[in-house]
Amino acid sequence: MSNCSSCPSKSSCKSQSTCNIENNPKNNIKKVIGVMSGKGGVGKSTVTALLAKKLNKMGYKVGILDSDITGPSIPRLMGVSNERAISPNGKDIYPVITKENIKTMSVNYMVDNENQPIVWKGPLIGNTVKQFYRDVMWEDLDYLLIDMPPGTGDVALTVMQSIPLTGIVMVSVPQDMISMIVAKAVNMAKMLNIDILGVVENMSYIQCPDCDKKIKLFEGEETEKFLSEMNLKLLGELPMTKEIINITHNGVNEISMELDSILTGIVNNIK
Ligand SMILES: Nc1ncnc2c1ncn2[C@@H]1O[C@H](COP(=O)(O)OP(=O)(O)OP(=O)(O)O)[C@@H](O)[C@H]1O
Repeated sequence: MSNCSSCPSKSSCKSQSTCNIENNPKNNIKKVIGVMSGKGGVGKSTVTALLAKKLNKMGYKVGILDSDITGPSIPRLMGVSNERAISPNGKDIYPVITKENIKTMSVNYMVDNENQPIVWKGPLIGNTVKQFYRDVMWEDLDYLLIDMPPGTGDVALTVMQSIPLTGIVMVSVPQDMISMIVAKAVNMAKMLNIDILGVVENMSYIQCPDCDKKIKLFEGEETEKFLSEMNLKLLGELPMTKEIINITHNGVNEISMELDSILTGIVNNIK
């Protein structure tokens, strides 16, 4: 049962009436941000990884909980896919810490090899997600980012109902921005009374390597209208670039000034 009076996220939590997770007195997590998308493959995990790296560079203590149990990508994106989580007493689970000092937890740290599928039914997956919040030794964190599974299914519901979220960052690609795919996810968060901090438009444009011109592949004129109708803030637009792939897949540390300033804008909007 939840015990809101001892919950470290109490002051910013909007889900006290539905939260059903035990608090771990060893953890002190100031803000918990869910990163969500209406469908798969739009860059939700990539955005989670970039935000974690940016917040970490700004001096915050950051963790990432990979709640995408059947399609975990955080270990690879954070360059720690060969690591395994340990639990010396069989209860407390120690997260895998990246070279930048970001704490991460993913189901892939618990399988013999990362190609092994997780063939579990919904309730077991839901319990694992809760366990990752409750039993992982996150200790003191300024931000815990939760990489949510795509869409509005069972596990997304478990995250939203069980974990005291400060808010949600929605990730979309431009061509879905004004579609029911984003609207469904937004409306789910609203139904559950969870703040939507805003939307990151990923793969918003490509940049010509020769002339630096920004090329928008999708010219959706309705985006602004949709965002204002849904009462959503545009947190920032990320380009589709090799740089982002190099940072997230190859662990490259250098971030161009341009990408850094986009990430600063996003992070300043959600802090
Ligand atoms: N801005 C970007 N520029 C270039 N490639 C990108 C960008 N964003 C994401 N990608 C690539 O697109 C692919 C999908 O990204 P990612 O795994 O982050 O999506 P996702 O929404 O988390 O997917 P899933 O459905 O597995 O949860 C990855 O190969 C990633 O490197």
